[in-house]
Amino acid sequence: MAAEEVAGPRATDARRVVLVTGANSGIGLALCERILSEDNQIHLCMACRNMQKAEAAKSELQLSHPGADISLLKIDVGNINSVIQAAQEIRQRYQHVDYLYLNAGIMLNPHFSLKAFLSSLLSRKVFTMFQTGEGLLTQEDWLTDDGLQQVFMTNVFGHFLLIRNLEPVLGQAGCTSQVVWTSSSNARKSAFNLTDYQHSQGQESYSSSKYATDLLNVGLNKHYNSKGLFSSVVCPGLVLTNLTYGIFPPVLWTLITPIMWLIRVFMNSFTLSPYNGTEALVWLFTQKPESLDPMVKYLSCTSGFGNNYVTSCKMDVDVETAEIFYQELLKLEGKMKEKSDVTGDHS
Ligand SMILES: NC(=O)C1=CN([C@@H]2O[C@H](COP(=O)(O)OP(=O)(O)OC[C@H]3O[C@@H](n4cnc5c(N)ncnc54)[C@H](OP(=O)(O)O)[C@@H]3O)[C@@H](O)[C@H]2O)C=CC1
Ligand SMILES: CC(C)CCC[C@@H](C)[C@H]1CC[C@H]2C3=C(CC[C@]12C)[C@@]1(C)CCC(=O)[C@@H](C)[C@@H]1CC3
Repeated sequence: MAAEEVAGPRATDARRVVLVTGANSGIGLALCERILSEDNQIHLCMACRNMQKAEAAKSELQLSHPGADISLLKIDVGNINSVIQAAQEIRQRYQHVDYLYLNAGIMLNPHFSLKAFLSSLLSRKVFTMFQTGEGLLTQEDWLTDDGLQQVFMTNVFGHFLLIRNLEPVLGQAGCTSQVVWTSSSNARKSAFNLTDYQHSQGQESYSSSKYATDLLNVGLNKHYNSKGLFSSVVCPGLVLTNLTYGIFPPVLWTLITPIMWLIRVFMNSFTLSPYNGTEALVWLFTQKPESLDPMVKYLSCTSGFGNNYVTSCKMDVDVETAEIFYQELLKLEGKMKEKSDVTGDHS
């Protein structure tokens, strides 16, 4: 491993540590860029699964922020062993992680329903449809090597395991840590089922995983606030990234961009650029975590004139369901640990 990769703030170092998963592209990369502009004294750790892409992203950031203190970390949040190894590496590198942006996420092979789009267009649901994408998309999903649903593992459980394995460096006495999840307004209660929380049965694994994220946020705050760890969820709005290029090819998005600018006059959720989409994530960086409301989602918004701002909306989650789900995740964690102990898989 390169020397610069192991170098990180030590006990005597006052620099705040900011770790971003999925930092090499889209919203994650724009977030890194904006946080460095906000505070060039931080230590930024870009946690990515592909080190070639990570190196390229780091070089890009160092061009715009010469002298920025950036390190790379290899993590595949879709793989249990990779998460455990990455957490171990983080615990060795840092005494304390101040901000943990859980941003890596996937939507597998989305299918767009033109029929549902046209019928919503002519109904009263049109605003909700543009804001949440409700009813327009179905996706595929498959199993990981660990035998879990890929979307659930990547968007939810891998990050949950990361938090659990980072406990010693998160939220110490007099020194809080903030966890920020990139969730979505596409999170929908009706897509989520406590008895099938991995969403192995349906075709809306993305909606389900983002609803699971919102529930988990509530559970984490309940269990960790007293230890100085605070969790928040954000929706960046509709942003054109590799994720949305899986719905339509880039050329088609480019062709409909003027229409989307027009829609933005009525819909503040069409943030469109990764820079705009990170507004709420960057805003959270400047907030006292104790002042945040665990029951709301913070939304990045862009006006018709292109001005960015942050709003919030109450989430459709209840504390009891959040607690049951939290306990289910703890059980699953125990089960996966037991399995790796039995198979002796400690790689
Ligand atoms: N774009 C949008 O409109 C919206 C996006 N979001 C959320 O924003 C987040 C970022 O997505 P976005 O920037 O749009 O899309 P991108 O595809 O551009 O970014 C996703 C990032 O996550 C990384 N990633 C994916 N799977 C893994 C994995 N198993 N381990 C580690 N990293 C992984 C990707 O790495 P790699 O490059 O190697 O694939 C990439 O860096 C996601 O959580 C998404 O759900 C929420 C609302 C709207
Ligand atoms: C604007 C065009 C004329 C038509 C575009 C129709 C749809 C492809 C989009 C309308 C609302 C969009 C949307 C998303 C994807 C693309 C749409 C369905 C998301 C589901 C993407 C991922 C997210 O996390 C959500 C926040 C988006 C919500 C809106």
